[in-house]
Amino acid sequence: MDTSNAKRRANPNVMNRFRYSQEQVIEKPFNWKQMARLLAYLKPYSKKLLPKSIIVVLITTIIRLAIPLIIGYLVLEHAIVEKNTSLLIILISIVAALYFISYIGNYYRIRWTNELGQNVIYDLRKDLFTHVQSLSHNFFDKRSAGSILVRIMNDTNSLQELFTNGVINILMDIVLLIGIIGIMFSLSPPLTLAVMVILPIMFLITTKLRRNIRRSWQSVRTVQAKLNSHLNESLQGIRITQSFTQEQENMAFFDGVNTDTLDSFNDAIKKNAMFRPFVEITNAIGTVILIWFGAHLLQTQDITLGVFVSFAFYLGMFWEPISRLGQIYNQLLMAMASSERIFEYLDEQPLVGEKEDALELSDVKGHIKFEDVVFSYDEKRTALKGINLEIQPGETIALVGHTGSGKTTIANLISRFYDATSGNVLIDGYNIKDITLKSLRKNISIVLQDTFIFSGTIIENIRFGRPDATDEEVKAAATAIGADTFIQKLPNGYDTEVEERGNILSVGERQLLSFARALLADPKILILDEATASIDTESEVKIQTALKQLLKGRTSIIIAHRLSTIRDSDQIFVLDHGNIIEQGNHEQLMSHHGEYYKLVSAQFQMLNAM
Ligand SMILES: Nc1ncnc2c1ncn2[C@@H]1O[C@H](COP(=O)(O)OP(=O)(O)OP(=O)(O)O)[C@@H](O)[C@H]1O
Repeated sequence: MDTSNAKRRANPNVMNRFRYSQEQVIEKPFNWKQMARLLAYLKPYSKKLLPKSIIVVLITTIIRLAIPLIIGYLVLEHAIVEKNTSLLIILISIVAALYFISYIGNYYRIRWTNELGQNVIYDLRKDLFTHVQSLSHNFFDKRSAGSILVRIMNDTNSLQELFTNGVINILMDIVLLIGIIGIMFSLSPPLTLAVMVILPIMFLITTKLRRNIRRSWQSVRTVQAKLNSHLNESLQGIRITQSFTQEQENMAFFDGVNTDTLDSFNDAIKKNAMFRPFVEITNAIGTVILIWFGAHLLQTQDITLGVFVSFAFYLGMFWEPISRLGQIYNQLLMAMASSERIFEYLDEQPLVGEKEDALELSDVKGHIKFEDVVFSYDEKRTALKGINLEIQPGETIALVGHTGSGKTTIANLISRFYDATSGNVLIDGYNIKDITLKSLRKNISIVLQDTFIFSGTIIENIRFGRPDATDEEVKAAATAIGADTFIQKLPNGYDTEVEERGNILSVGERQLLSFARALLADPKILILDEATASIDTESEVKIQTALKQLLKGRTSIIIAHRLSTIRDSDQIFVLDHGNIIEQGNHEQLMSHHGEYYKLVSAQFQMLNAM
């Protein structure tokens, strides 16, 4: 597709719709406290994997340091100059043995350090997911699924390199560097000083170059995160995009971000490519100094040929740790940004907490009471303005009222997805803040309007209500609800795979599944957000029958839209802007000729008009 054309045709008003919050923190200064917290993830491995890796790194590094000395000094100076064949054979055997040990050591170094890195990332990702899962609804209200996903995956991945190679390489490179400088100095201090003249220049230039390279890679990540967010949103909203024929705009935006990704990638590659030749040039300058000054020292007999050869070996090795340490420093700075974002999530406390001495709710009767409950999601608006209501065990109540009047909010507070700003919510006389969240929620089932179907089979989806239920129990629940008939007709019956969201099922079928799920869970309290979608009469009858089965013997709170449900309820609460304005059963409220009467009349008129 031609990008320029796509861009030209795209409507700028629509293009402005695509706004993705800048999630990427570009650069963070080095922070010891944060680093210590990050390194604490190595602790579980401090007894076995970490010391094993360190030992093997030290062994291979020491061998690397020893070989040039043996070759240059002992072989050349002694064995060859003194024509000592047996010493030569011994030295060759030693070098061969050392190379062999080094080869084995390197194999284990790579294996163990990678194992260490992967384990740390596994732990970090697990911690992060477990913690995010424990957070309250308000956390998810403020963030998109895409941005949470990016933190759990991308940010932990960007720490992977640090833990896999970085931490261990720092040790190796420092030992290597100190070793090389120490040996070079002991071999010839003047020659060491001479070749090191270029070190400060190299350091200055590489630092600047590296900073540039780092920034380029960071902008690659930023555009990639934007691309991910857009892709995620596009796929989730594909049906709406197609129905409003917005593919063109979507494509143009995608193309724009895709082009940005390509450009920033090319830019980073270009800068990266400059780095290696630069290191090679400095290396070459060092070698020129070595040859020129070394030859001079050889002539004046200040050094021997053996020293000269060993020196050449060490100089070749010298740039490697320097260049790698710079790279690790970059990794550290990037890790700072990622770990800050990870710790920000880990430090987030669930707004709905549990008391240390919280009670286990057992043998629930299902008595619910709201005492002067006030609640706001944010400072600006109050969703509930002093709600008082009481539901007796086994009663079915309906919450009715215009959209946004606070019906779902009442349901949210019963399950303690949020805590009341003031006032109390009591279950069986206990303030729900004094009960463990697990025992509270185990006794409550929620059937939402928009039923969530997980990817997996039908049977697994129903079993979600009670994971230890047998196949027979699952099927019995589905049969009782009347879902069995349609399930049997599916290609593989109960074992039919449904993809995430259950797109292959109709709205009514999805609802029957969620009823079966709730029936299997067998809660004492049931909260039902009735679907408003118009369902044909036959399905409506099926759902009503299923509903009767589901409500039997439980306290039920129904956010009701269907007249039939409302009429059969023991009590009806009419809400308006966060207040209960009417309360009673159907007959009482109808004779009252108030808001409820108007609502029902309007629904009748609508049904008649259809
Ligand atoms: N997560 C949230 N964050 C901030 N405000 C919210 C949130 N959820 C709901 N609200 C606001 O709280 C008020 C009550 O919403 P609630 O969902 O309880 O209404 P409702 O009666 O269930 O409406 P509907 O029948 O449309 O589902 C509304 O003004 C809504 O905008």
